[in-house]
Amino acid sequence: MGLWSGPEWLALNQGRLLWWPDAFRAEADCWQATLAHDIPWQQHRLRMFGQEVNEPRLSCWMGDWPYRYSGRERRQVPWHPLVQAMAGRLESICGQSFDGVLLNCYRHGQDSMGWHADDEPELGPNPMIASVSLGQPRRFLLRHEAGEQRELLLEHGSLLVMAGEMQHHWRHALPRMARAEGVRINLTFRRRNPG
Ligand SMILES: O=C(O)CCC(=O)C(=O)O
Ligand SMILES: [Fe+2]
Repeated sequence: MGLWSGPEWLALNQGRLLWWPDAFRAEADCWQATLAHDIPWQQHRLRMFGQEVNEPRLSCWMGDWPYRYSGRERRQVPWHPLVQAMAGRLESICGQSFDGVLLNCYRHGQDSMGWHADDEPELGPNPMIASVSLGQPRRFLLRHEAGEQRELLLEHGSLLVMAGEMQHHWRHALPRMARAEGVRINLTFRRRNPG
């Protein structure tokens, strides 16, 4: 990476990504410490092969509306002032407001998120999803339905925005990473029924 590491739009086949590795470098330590301490992290259960198992991460849904995914409804917790301020920063970068955020805490390299698209109907046809990463750098994988793959390393203080038709044609995942020892916090900001 050169001296300049500002925001960069990456054109994908049927989607676009805003990739800004340094977006919140200056704030990242403080944000991570505050969120690790203040967020009411919850262990949710997941149905897999007919059995209930713990999700391999902790999470919290925050914002203005209850979120339904994987057949369950999650009641929102009220906005934390820091997360609300982050939403305001993202609005000025992305040109769109956000009214909900899924926070995930990956406690170590064995925590992960499987392949999925953020394609719930409440998010509208072409949702913009703004993802802020704090703490342990982790690999983020993208896979197009025709087989093309991309990989990014989501570092401390980075911003990744998924936009355009991406959620129809691409899936994404955060795989386990054996050598990752630290905690990672990720926030994906969303908006219900964008106009
Ligand atoms: O942890 C990440 O970077 C991905 C999170 C994600 O895909 C989601 O919350 O839908
Ligand atoms: Fe996602």
